[in-house]
This record gives sequence, structure tokens and C-alpha cells, in this order.
Amino acid sequence: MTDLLRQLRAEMTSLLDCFSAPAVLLCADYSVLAANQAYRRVFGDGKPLQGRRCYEIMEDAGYACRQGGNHCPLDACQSSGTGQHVVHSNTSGNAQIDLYPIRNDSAKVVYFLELLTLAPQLTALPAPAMVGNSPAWRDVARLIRRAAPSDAAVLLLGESGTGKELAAAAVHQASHCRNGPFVAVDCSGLSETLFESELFGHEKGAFTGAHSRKTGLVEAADGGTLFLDEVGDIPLSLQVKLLRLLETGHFRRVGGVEPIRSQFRLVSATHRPLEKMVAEERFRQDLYYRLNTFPIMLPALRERLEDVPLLAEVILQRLPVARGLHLHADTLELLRRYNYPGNIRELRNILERAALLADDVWILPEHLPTNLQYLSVQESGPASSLTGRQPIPGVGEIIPLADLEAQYLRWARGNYGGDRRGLAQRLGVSERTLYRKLDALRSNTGHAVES
Ligand SMILES: Nc1ncnc2c1ncn2[C@@H]1O[C@H](COP(=O)(O)OP(=O)(O)OP(=O)(O)O)[C@@H](O)[C@H]1O
Repeated sequence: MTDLLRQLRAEMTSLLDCFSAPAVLLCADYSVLAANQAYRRVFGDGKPLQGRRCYEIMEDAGYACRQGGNHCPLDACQSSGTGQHVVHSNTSGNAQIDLYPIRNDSAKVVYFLELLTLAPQLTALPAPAMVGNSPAWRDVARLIRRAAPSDAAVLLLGESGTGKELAAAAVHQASHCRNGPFVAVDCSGLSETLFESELFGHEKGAFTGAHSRKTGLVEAADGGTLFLDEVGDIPLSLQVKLLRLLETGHFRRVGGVEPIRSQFRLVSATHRPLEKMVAEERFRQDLYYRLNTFPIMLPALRERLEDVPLLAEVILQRLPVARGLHLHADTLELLRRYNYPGNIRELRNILERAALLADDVWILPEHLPTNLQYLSVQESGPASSLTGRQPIPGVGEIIPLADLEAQYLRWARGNYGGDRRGLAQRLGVSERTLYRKLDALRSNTGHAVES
């Protein structure tokens, strides 16, 4: 390496370090001239990055342009001489790439500055494992294991929030396409006009605003899994286009003439009654049969309430806001009694909210939504399995304040799951004040308040 090149690299690296996102300077042959700290942290494998091709480095990270069916911004920049902005999708998520030409004093493009914005999933773990232990859940897990290694199109059915998307990811991860991309398409969010260009991509100039060629999601799924979520929401007029793709394996970009082949494992999901929709001619029968080779019905959470403790524990561990928090036994008891119209998503939301409300390490019943707390008042009689939890005394009647305080203190001491220090904090008094008040109660009533 010449001294001049060494000096240039050092200066360029220092310049790139001004960016907090991964940034790299590339040569026309795709080799890395200099990379900043963030780029080295995300893509580094201990070996020097300089001189290696960007797509080889990115390939290890799982989203090489060529492998993922994405188009190469450097090629496009070389031919157009203008900056390129593309999103590359793959199994691990999306990377937005902004690539700018760097010119020499004769205005010739000599280097390319590439800035990467990584979608959160890119740095996250693979899809979280699904958990459960109930008979209903074990049936689902068995079907997923059966279907995954085959090529059969899997149709996941079940209410919203039952875990269909997670099940689709589990099929992908246990299939022979696991090293390819997992591309999820939310069919309910696609308007008729967007449907074709999102799914099939478009050529430059295909319509007003199509400034560059765009790779569609179907092409991005080549070699992996295409997950059509909410497939029951696709309007009839578009169902025929999807059917054609599934029948032939070919499609054309909008504005393109060349048929393009994409080979993918098909998994779809819906909460809609597809069979009924077929009978009512709202969903094409031929498409239904094409999607429904291997149906799997995800049970509603109320049909597997015995899984709630395990699910709650796992979901809590996965919630950053819930780090270090525990579910009090009374809270768990209430969670087990609820019937979850919103299924696991609702359980997750309940836990996230409760975690934000918790003051110390315990998630208590009072941190749950009132309709769940109400379960305790309604259903906890003397035979309640709740550990001595009683409604707050004095509420609903007018009694002397001193009596109310005494009753409330007894209630709080008997129902609070933590230690005295925590209780004092919750009551907004010092520990000494709490001791004094509890002592006064003891001497006034002649029996211990201690639980
Ligand atoms: N078995 C499971 N173990 C742990 N977490 C789960 C499980 N099933 C679902 N979840 C969690 O529940 C939430 C909802 O799951 P998911 O989005 O897969 O449901 P869905 O059926 O696809 O919902 P929709 O039909 O509304 O799209 C997610 O946060 C997911 O991580």
C-alpha cells in the first residue's frame, strides 16, 4: 500500500466516523476503501474490511444485493452518475441505502459514499420462539413441524393476535428456505394501485413518480418465504393477479415486458372465514385451494388459558420496559381468569402497560386495566384463590377519616406483595412513619396488623 493511499484511508475513516450510522467509502469495483466504526461494528468479522467487496461483507450479514434479489445502487449510480436511495429487504429486515458519487477534480466519479439506515429488526434477534404447553398449543406446534420441511402452501387461520405471523416465521425457520429471506406482505394495507407495484416492483418511468426501478416483494422473496398476511383482505379484482403468480411462478414488473421468475415458499394467514367467503363468491375458489394445501388453525388464547403464566413470563422477559419486573401471584391469578378477546397481543399490551405503571419490582393487580381488577372484586369471595385480596375498605360509605386510614393501612399491609420499605414508598411516607402508624394500630385494636 502506498503512503498516499494509507494517508487517504486514515483521513477518510476519520471523516466517516462523523456519521453515527454505518458508513463506507467504496471503489468502482465494489471494494471497501474505508469504513466507519458503526459499519465495522455491524459488519465486522474480525478481519480487515478494506479491499473486500461490499456484497461479500453484506452477504454474511444476510442481505447481499444479488442474493436478496435487490438491485445494486452502486451499479445504478455508475450508470446515472446520480445519488441512489434504495431499500434492501431480506430475512433480517430492511436496510435503507443512500449512495452518493464522489468526484475527482475532472468531475469523474471515483468513489461512492454509502450510508446505511438499518431497520430495527436488522439488529434484533430472529423471530422470537413461540411458547405454550397446553394440548391445543402442542397440536399447533406438531402441525408446524410437519408442514415446515415440505413445499406445501401453509394457510394459518385464527383470530387476530393469536400468533399467526410468529407461526409463519416458525414455518420459515424450520424449512429448507431458512437461509433465504422472509418477506411479509400485509395485504390489508395495500390499495389496488399499490398492490402491483409493491408486489411485483416497477421499471423506471413506468408511471409518474417512478424515478428508478423498484424491486417488488415477490422478487425479494426469491429463495425464501413469501408471507401473505391478511390474504382474505385482497380484493377480488386483484386475486386473479396473485393466482397467476402462484400458478406460473412468473410475474412482470409494472412497465416491464420480461417475465421474471421467483421461487419462494408460500405461507399465508387470515382471520377471515375464507371458506364462507368462497361460498359467498367474495374469494376465488381456485386461489383458496392454491393457498390452502396445509391449513393450521391457531387457537384463541381463551382456549388455552393454562398457557397464560408461561406466555406472560416470556413476554415480560422480551419487553425492554419490563426488565427486572415480576408478576405478583395475585396478578397472575387475575390474568389467568380473563378471556382475552384480543388474544396474545392483548396480553402483551396489558403487560406492557402494567410494566410502565409498576413502581418497584412487582406488577400488582392495581397495575392491570380496571376490567381485570374488577374480576377480583366480582369473583373473589371467601372461597377466592386470591391470597387474601379484598376490596379497598371504606370506599362507598362515609366513615371518620382516622378509621378510614386505619382500615386502609390494614388493607395495604395485608395486600401489598413487597416489603415495608416498598410499602412506605408507595404510601408516600417514610419507613419510620409507617412503623409508627402500624404500632399505633396494634395498640388501638389490640391485634397485630402483620400478615
Ligand atoms: N406462542 C407465542 N409465544 C410468545 N409470543 C407470542 C406467541 N404467539 C404470539 N405471540 C406474540 O403475540 C403478538 C401477536 O402475535 P402475531 O402478530 O403473530 O398475531 P397475528 O395472529 O398475526 O395477529 P393479526 O391477525 O392481527 O396480524 C406478538 O407480539 C407476538 O410476538
